[in-house]
Amino acid sequence: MENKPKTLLSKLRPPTKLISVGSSSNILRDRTQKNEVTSTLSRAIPARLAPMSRRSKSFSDLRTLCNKPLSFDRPNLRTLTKPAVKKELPKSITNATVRKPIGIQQATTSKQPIKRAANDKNSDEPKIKKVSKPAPYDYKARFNLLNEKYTLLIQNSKDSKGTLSTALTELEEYKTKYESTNNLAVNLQQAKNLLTKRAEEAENDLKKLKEEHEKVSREFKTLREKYDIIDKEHTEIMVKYEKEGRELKVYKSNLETANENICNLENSVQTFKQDLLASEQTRRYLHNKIQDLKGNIRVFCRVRPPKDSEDDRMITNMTFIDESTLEIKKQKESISAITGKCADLKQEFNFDKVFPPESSQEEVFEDLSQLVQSALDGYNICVFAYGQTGSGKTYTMQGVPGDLGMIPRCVDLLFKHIQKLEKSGWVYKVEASFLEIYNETIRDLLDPNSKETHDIKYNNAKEASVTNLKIEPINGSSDLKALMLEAQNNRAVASTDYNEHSSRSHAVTKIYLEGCNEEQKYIFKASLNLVDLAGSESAKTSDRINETKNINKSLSTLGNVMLALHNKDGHIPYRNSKLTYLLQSSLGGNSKTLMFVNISPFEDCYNETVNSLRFAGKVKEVKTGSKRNKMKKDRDM
Ligand SMILES: Nc1ncnc2c1ncn2[C@@H]1O[C@H](COP(=O)(O)OP(=O)(O)OP(=O)(O)O)[C@@H](O)[C@H]1O
Repeated sequence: MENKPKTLLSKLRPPTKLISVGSSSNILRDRTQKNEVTSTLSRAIPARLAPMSRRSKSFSDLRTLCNKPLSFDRPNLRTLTKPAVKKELPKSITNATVRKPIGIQQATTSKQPIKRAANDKNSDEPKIKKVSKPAPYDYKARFNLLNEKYTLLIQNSKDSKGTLSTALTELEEYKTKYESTNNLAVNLQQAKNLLTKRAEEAENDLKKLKEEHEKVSREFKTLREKYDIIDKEHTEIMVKYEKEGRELKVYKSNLETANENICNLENSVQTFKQDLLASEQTRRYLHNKIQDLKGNIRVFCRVRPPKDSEDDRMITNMTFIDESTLEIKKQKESISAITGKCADLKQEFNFDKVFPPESSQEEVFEDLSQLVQSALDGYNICVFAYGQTGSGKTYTMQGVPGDLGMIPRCVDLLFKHIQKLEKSGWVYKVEASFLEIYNETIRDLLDPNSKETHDIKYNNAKEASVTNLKIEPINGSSDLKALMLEAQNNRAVASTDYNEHSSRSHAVTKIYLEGCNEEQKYIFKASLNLVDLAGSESAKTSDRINETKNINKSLSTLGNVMLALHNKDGHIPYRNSKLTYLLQSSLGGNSKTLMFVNISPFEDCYNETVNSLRFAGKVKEVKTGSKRNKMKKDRDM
């Protein structure tokens, strides 16, 4: 038991140089050291443990603790020798010290603490009773004294042992506390590390969050700016929308009014349409009445002007008495027996119209144009030019570039009328064919090299048709003009005495019309025959006798047909020539015919001119009762 404190103390402190005092020096040294150790421990350990015991266990306190170094101060050995430490010692130890024997105090090398203790009136240590020193010879006294001292020392030793035992117990407790504290410190360190790590992670997270926040803030700022712009635009749009809404209301109101107006107008249009239909029928009726009054076969006489190259030819004396009367004169060679003077041979001819040499194509077409309207009203029309070679037939019918003749003008007017009529519900189908009759043979001018034969046929409806003939659809006047040019180029021509390129065949341009008005339930078919006849000169004036015979045959047949029509004969000799047979439906009752009699102005053509005028005069006398082609529905005619 006595050795144990020594072992513990030796572990706690390094050996120090001790002062030896007589036989009790070891005891004294042990006690001093124990006091010092106890004092140091009582200072050090409670100082560390006390805060822990009373501190809260909150996280912040733990953190604070963790941040303090967790090591015990080793006792400063030098301070152990200082008596001042006594103030902090536990009471038991202090009490033990109070009973120090005077001898021991005197035995220490340092007298100062002893003096101070003795002189310090405030010290808690009990004052040792001062004993008078026995005389050297008084061995008994001295022995008693020593014996007292010894007893005191024994007593002190016992006290010290108890004190030491208590101190050791306390030390063990402190040690246990130290170890638990140390474990706690380790745990706290671990907790600290963990928390530090978490704190770092949290800091990183915070940093990231800050960056994210900044980024989001920037984006938010951008979005905010955009939002402001959009909001502004939205406001503007809303203002505009409201404005447009108000306008829309006005428009709607206007629209309703307009719809009402449209309804009214539609009703009006319907009424107008009916009126138009009625007036159209009236117009048609009146138009055709006028045409009928003018005559279903009309004859226009046209005198061509001499050309510059024909200056040397004598001009026949012609007088245009009025717009329909022509007087032609020729000096008679015979001298009157009575008067002895030359007598003029005068002949007067009356036609529907007479066109002097200076008449333009436009003037000539003016009257013809009314027949185009008749064709669109469902009548068959036949226009042909009759006259000797070089009298101006082709010029009148076809014209020359820049001065269009009757055929192209008819075509232009036809499509002009069609365009107008289409607006009132009419739909027209237009087709065309071009043929020539040369030496009583039909040739297709759109297919001149065809080996097919072309015969004239009539169907039950008495409509003429030519076999193997090309009939081309026409969508506009340009289509028809192009085909007409092609046909003109294919037409047989031969030079004669009278004209460099005299036509020796009858050229027939036929335009087929089919009109349909679904609304009015009308449908009809009509045709427009435009014929440029071959020259009508007599055989004796032509080198091509056979050709002339055939030409004259057909022309004389034409005359005979006209005469038969004029005489209202039971038999009309249509079949005597291809020409009359082909034109049968256009020369008879159900047609309107216009004949141009073209005459040359020259004296040397006088006889042919008179023949032509006589022939035309006969035709003029023919009256036909024309009828419009049958319509599927016809209200007034
Ligand atoms: N009204 C006119 N104005 C000016 N020139 C005309 C007129 N009529 C005819 N001519 C000219 O007279 C000439 C003969 O006319 P055109 O060829 O038309 O006669 P034609 O009767 O058709 O002859 P053919 O029977 O040979 O065909 C042509 O050069 C033509 O240009």
